Amino acid sequence: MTLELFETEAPWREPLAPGAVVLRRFASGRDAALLAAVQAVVEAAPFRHLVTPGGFRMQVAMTNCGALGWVSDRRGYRYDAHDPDSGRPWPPMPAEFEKLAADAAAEAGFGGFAPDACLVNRYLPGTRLSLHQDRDERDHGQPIVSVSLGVPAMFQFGGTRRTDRLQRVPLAHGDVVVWGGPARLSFHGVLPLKDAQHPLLGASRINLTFRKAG
Ligand SMILES: O=C(O)CCC(=O)C(=O)O
Ligand SMILES: [Fe+2]
Repeated sequence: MTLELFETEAPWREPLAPGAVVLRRFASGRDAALLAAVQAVVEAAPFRHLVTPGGFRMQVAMTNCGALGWVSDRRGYRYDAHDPDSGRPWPPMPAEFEKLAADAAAEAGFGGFAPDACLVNRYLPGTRLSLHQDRDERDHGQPIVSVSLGVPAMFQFGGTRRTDRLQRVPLAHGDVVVWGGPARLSFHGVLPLKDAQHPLLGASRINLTFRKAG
């Protein structure tokens, strides 16, 4: 398969569970605009490694945009309107982020999704994200929309109990995972990032996770 053919491939969907679907390559055609917007966000609110309530430094580097941002420190996990590093509000959610998140949610059957928080995650070779639920949002009736850019990663997706069987889902540049409804509190994580190169992002992977937090 030539690169050209690959890039013009139409998106397709892969159901993961009731309420959860992978929208393959859904964001591919918007990658340049998304990455330019990521860069602007990171200039205003640089990546940092948060500390867990237990005192561990997270491997994934994070920042946020939107009205609310997800933060973690010794006091716990929460959403905050301000970047604790600068004291300023998080940078606004770029219009192309909002549009992509709403379009992907609608494609997955969740119309009217209007995220107020976007967590931007950066993975480098070896970076992993341990199994967790996204549960700090007020309304679990709203889905999670998660966009993968750069180097491919192995996503783990389970059920609502930590011990439920995990599916291994390879995620490539442009893939979007949406989970909501009965899948909203599914456990998920990311296995250590393999060494690889992506033409736009080098050895790194960027993940944008959209939530309606407030
Ligand atoms: O990087 C990913 O694919 C998942 C990120 C995630 O689960 C989160 O930000 O809560
Ligand atoms: Fe998550």
